[in-house]
Amino acid sequence: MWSVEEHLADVLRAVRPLAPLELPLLDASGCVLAEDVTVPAPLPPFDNSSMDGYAVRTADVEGASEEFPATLTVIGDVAAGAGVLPTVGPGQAARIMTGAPVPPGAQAVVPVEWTDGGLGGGPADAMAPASTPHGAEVRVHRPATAGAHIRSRGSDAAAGTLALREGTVLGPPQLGLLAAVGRATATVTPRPRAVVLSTGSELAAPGQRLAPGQIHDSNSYMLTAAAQAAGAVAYRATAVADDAATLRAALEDQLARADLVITSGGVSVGAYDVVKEALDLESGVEFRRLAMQPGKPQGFGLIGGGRVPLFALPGNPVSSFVSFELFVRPALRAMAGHAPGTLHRPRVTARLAAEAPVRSPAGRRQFLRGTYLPPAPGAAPGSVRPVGGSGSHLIAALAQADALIEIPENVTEAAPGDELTVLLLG
Ligand SMILES: Nc1nc2c(c(=O)[nH]1)N[C@H]1C(S)=C(S)[C@@H](COP(=O)(O)OP(=O)(O)OC[C@H]3O[C@@H](n4cnc5c(N)ncnc54)[C@H](O)[C@@H]3O)O[C@H]1N2
Ligand code: MOO
Repeated sequence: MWSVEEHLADVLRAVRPLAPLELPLLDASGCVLAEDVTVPAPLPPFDNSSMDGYAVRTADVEGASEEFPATLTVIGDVAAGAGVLPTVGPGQAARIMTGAPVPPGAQAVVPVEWTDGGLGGGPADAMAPASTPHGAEVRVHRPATAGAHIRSRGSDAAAGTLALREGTVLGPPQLGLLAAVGRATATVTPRPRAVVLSTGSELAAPGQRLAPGQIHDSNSYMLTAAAQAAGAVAYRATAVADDAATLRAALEDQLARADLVITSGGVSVGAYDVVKEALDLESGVEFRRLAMQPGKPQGFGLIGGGRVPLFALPGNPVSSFVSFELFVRPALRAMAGHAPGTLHRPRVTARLAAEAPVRSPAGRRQFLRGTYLPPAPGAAPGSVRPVGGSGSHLIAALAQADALIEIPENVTEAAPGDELTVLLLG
């Protein structure tokens, strides 16, 4: 039997990040950047106001107060987007809006609240709309130092500096920055395309009435959603019956759109274990028994001319889900260019919250399903409560769980209060 670590190491040795692709920004959302992006031009590109107010010369407002305001002649408005700017001379001010370029001659901006807004009354609380007739004078109630309320050119990012390093995951702020520096596209490691294919002659599609002996195909939905959640572009193929030729033909078809293939079922030792029958070492797939429960039988290999990674997961729903989490998810993330330290689910230590001891088979690492309760602030560790038993068919309990409780190979019984490692499914 192979250990979980040995199998995972073999999987991660076999997969590679996909070739970089230049994508429109929103298509690159969530992807890993495959280039260093430098700032092409200063950000912001020009000195601009951070307040709605008046662009002034500092000498003109020196010593200004509400009692002894500085009275300035208003020479015009500067709105955001203005290309032609008035020059502010001595004794003059220009109304200026947030984001508007600072006009030549002005050294500071005084917010409208520090003035009478040009209306001749007390302190204004807002700027009069452009359409409102107002006096050609403004009384400024406070002094301003040079540069006050001005966001200078390049103060966010200087031209030539590194905006984003290769390997950065493009979340919303990073996409915002790319757009801000004028990039319409980014070169990223694309999302892997994963094809999910259930096998089993007992399977009926959800929505279909079950004939005797049939069950609904739940794995392909669960695994397709899991692949999507792991960052893949996931396709669910129609389930195939237990017939090796049909499966081989289906795989052949699917390879055209797959960077990775996931099958479920047919990997055990039964007489109709079709995946095992259809794929052999010659096809590139090796079948193994792992020292874990659930998820003991596993197939993995690189198939076809494109050497596409194929995961042949066991058919029991919990087995296929746990196998996905432990092996497929890290592989998908590695193919998407994520760094080695970020491929896995977070692991925490938690105390077992259970009424009775929990048993585990000797020599197999058990992954029980559980619900995790984080510790109170300052306290540690949190606790984890098993949901359902150890049966690999228990999908109803799996649907309650948010964590996998790891019981090591050499532990056959975990007592309430024992500290165990827990994978947070997030
Ligand atoms: N004699 C032995 N029998 C079994 C062994 C063993 O070592 N010796 N291992 C058991 C373990 S552990 C597992 S896990 C399963 C793996 O079996 P397969 O991968 O061959 O899967 P199937 O036989 O096709 O199905 C198993 C189980 O899961 C249900 N299933 C399958 N596909 C789906 C699907 N898409 N959606 C929902 N449920 C599905 C299927 O009906 C079976 O009940 O083998 C054990 N047997
Ligand atoms: O290993 Mo199977 O995956 O226990 O149910």
